[in-house]
Amino acid sequence: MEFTLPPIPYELVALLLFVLALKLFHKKKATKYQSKLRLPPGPWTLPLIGSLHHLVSGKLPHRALRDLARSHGPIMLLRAGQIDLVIITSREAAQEVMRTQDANFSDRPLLFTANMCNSGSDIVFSKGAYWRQLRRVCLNGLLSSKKVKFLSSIRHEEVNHMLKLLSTLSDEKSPVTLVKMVSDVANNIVARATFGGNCKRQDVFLKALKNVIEQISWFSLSDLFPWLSGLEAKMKTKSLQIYRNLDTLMDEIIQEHLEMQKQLQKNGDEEIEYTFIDVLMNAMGQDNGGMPITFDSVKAVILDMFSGGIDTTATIIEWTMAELMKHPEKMAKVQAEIRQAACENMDFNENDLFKLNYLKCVVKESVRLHPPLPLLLPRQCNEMREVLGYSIPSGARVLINGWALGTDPNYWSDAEKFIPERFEGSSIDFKGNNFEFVQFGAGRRSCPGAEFGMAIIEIILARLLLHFDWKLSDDGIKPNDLDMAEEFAAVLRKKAPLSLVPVLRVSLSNV
Ligand code: HEM
Repeated sequence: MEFTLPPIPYELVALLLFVLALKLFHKKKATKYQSKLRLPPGPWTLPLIGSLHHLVSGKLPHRALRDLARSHGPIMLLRAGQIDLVIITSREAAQEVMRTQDANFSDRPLLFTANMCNSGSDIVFSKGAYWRQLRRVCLNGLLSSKKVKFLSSIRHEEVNHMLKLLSTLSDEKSPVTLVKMVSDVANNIVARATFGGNCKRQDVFLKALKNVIEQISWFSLSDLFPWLSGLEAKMKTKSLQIYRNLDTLMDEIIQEHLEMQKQLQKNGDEEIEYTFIDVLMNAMGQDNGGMPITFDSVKAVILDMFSGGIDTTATIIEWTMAELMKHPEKMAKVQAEIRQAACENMDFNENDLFKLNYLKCVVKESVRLHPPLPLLLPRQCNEMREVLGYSIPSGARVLINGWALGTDPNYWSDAEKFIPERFEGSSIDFKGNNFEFVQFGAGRRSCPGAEFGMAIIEIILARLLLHFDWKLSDDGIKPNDLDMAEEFAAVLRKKAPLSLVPVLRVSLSNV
């Protein structure tokens, strides 16, 4: 049998060779380009999981990351599953990311669960023109200094309510779980600012919200391994249903609120209370070139106010009280200051807070040691950038270890000790101008609720310390042995909730 070769298509071969050469050239260029990049150092990695095994040391994430940074440096690159994770642990690097190159690092990665729940339509996860617009509404209408001041009557009433409850416990010498009690106060303050004083279903809403916070884990495996998202979406249907129930409840509450406001306007009522809902509904439809603010945005922002405002404030109050119980001499000093200020004005209220310089130092010191968000909230690098000589890859997630900065012995003497006096006469505040103290973040993504949160924290602490002395519910524990173990949940909370017995000292006759 004769065997003949088919005719060689020379044009096709030439084309294939050309494509191959082009690919080789590009590969060479890419490796040359990559070798030119100076990526930050980091620990060794394993296939698939990357550096994750370094984080399962039994230490809490902020501590494990601080320890790794001590070996690898203040700008460290980890591979978390399929994701590049850059950890910032020095003042200079934090300043680069949050101030000098803020614009490039101001987006947040849209986490899987947030995406499933509200497609990132809230302030925390949104970006671009839409985020700027939401943030403006929030800063001008919801959390401005004027608004915070305006809400002081709500705080006053809710705090008085708590004090009355405490006085009955004081008579019975019964212990109180502090964090639970102050969470309820903070919840009521945010709920009244949001829905107004007449929401009949406030308690039902708060219960449903608690359920969502307890049942939904905001961190997902799909955040590290995006290819798992299809599977995880199927597994998460139950928790999503819990979220949807809350969402439906919010729909109904908002509709009821709007109808009530309409009725009041129709009746010519002059004392209409304008709430967060009203401010947000007025902003609806605004579109500055991004996504317009919709009814879903309104609901998403309302949830930001609750999730941002409750656990953070309650946990700061609990840690502050725990530190004061552990340091009786500081407790005596701060109570003396508050009682002295109250003597000058027996009807002690928020207008007297400016006199409480030492209390402010106590709160700062407590937040320095126990920031509710020790790794702040994640940011994302939009385009490859150099930070202090290292190349940060585009798309990398960036975590700033605020807790490590706040306890770094290079910046703080006796860094791990509770010494409120260090803030006396110091200009360091919560505004994010000092990069060794960024517990509320810094730059354009910094916390918009800092003033509102501090107003709640300061008045609750001042009144608790003014009217009551406090005893540990377990008589057998010496102050110095108080368990200060942390738990890393939605916030960095105290693992064993602080249980104290209130002893009434200063009359509640004006309450
Ligand atoms: C009082 C204790 C609080 C602490 C320690 C705290 C801390 C933080 C931190 C560290 C961030 C991230 C900042 C960054 O990425 O640079 C943040 C963002 C945020 N906080 Fe707070 N926060 C507190 C209270 C509040 C309150 C009371 C609210 C609202 C009622 C609130 C609402 C928010 C929102 C909406 C964001 C996202 C801002 C954005 O992405 O543009 N926070 N907070």
